[in-house]
Amino acid sequence: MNNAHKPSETVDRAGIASRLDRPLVLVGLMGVGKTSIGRRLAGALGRDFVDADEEIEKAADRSVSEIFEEHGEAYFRDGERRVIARLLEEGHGVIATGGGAFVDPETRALVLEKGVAVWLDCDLDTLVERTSRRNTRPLLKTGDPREILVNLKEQRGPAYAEAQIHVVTGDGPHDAAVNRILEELAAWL
Ligand SMILES: Nc1ncnc2c1ncn2[C@@H]1O[C@H](COP(=O)(O)OP(=O)(O)O)[C@@H](O)[C@H]1O
Ligand SMILES: O=C(O)C1=C[C@@H](OP(=O)(O)O)[C@@H](O)[C@H](O)C1
Ligand SMILES: [Mg+2]
Repeated sequence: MNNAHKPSETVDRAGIASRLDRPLVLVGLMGVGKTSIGRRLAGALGRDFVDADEEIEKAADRSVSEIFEEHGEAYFRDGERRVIARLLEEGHGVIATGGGAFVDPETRALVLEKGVAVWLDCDLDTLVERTSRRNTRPLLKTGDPREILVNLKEQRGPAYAEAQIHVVTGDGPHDAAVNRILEELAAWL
């Protein structure tokens, strides 16, 4: 039997959770899995999970796409900065950010001060495939999604590289990504 993707027995999850005194904040490009992996990572650590985009949508009573359409990106980033500041204060276990949040210098500084930033990274083909499944990302509607993702990867790379932890997740199942993050965290703590 292939055990490669079973939850890792070698990582002491309770030990990691007890040593973590700040929220884990997932950053990285659209489609890398911040939202879906973040939820599972929180479960693995027995902590709560919150998604910044969902919180922005609740606060604005509008979808991310509607906010971009009605007010533009700069307005969205202002709201995103405020929401992430609040989430960091509330002290959640795992916070998934939207892909552009950590590129904003103020948001990045706050996250680095009050949380532990985890940069999730994977190959471009995987990002293109995953983001093509749902039409909810306004930045990918303005042209060829692959080209846009190539450019964003290049532009945002230096900001993401400031994260305390870097995890390359690959295109395997979610559990494999959670295990990789837990291993990197255990090494970092
Ligand atoms: N191994 C995996 N890691 C991350 N996402 C995956 C994986 N396999 C499938 N997906 C899917 O890819 C899509 C994009 O993931 P999502 O969590 O929304 O990314 P992000 O929040 O970083 O934009 C989701 O539908 C998710 O379920
Ligand atoms: O990369 C970006 O600038 C964005 C990423 C999206 O979140 P995900 O990374 O969760 O898709 C969402 O915040 C918005 O569409 C803008
Ligand atoms: Mg997301």
